[in-house]
Amino acid sequence: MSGLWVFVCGPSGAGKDSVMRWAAERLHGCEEVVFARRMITRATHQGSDHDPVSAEQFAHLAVTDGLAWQWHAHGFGYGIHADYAAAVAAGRVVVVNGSREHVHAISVSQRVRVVHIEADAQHLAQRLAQRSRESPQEMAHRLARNAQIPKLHAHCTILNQGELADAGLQLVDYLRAALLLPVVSVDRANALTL
Ligand SMILES: Nc1ncnc2c1ncn2[C@@H]1O[C@H](COP(=O)(O)OP(=O)(O)O)[C@@H](O)[C@H]1O
Ligand SMILES: O=P(O)(O)OC[C@H]1O[C@H](OP(=O)(O)OP(=O)(O)O)[C@H](O)[C@@H]1O
Repeated sequence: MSGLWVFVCGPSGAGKDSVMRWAAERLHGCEEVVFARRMITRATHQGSDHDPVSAEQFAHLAVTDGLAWQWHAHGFGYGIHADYAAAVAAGRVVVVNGSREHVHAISVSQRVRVVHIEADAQHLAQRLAQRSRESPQEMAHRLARNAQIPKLHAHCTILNQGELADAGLQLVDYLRAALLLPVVSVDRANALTL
């Protein structure tokens, strides 16, 4: 069986990190599903569990085939270590907190799936304020970015406006289905033709 990349995308504050964390806890011990850590050229903050790297380290990784995926957003570089590509080649499902812009730019293949986490504008604004990770200007920039990004064609769309467990369980169900049927699982309302 060939593995899959699953990019979990959506606007800032939709709950990508939270839903992924919930799913990772529920799938603890399931070796076929791997939740990728991100390398980001920014310092660590409460509420964002990533590996901080300098711009020089990021550039070095990029030119030495050290990154399976990379993109830039919000003034930072984001990278997924090349080791995860070996996990996909070995048949695992590797889940990435991804970028809508990056997913638009890559060629979505049989090995790539897109999960869209959504919430309405009011929830997004409330959650960014409650998270207190960004300055008011950075929050405004993140909210404004949503209007500039074309509609995302996703294999699975999860509305995260109720209990976190409801959204988390939908991601777990999707990942379990992806493990069994890697080529199916296309949501009807937002189907992507492969
Ligand atoms: N279903 C939910 N109910 C209540 N709060 C939530 C829910 N999902 C996420 N949050 C909160 O919203 C904020 C943003 O979530 P986060 O996972 O950081 O979003 P993203 O990674 O998409 O930017 C966090 O403070 C998180 O605790
Ligand atoms: O192209 P976009 O879909 O807008 O995504 C841009 C970046 O923002 C998110 O990261 P980050 O953790 O910095 O932000 P977030 O938690 O506020 O979404 C996401 O994981 C991407 O890396």
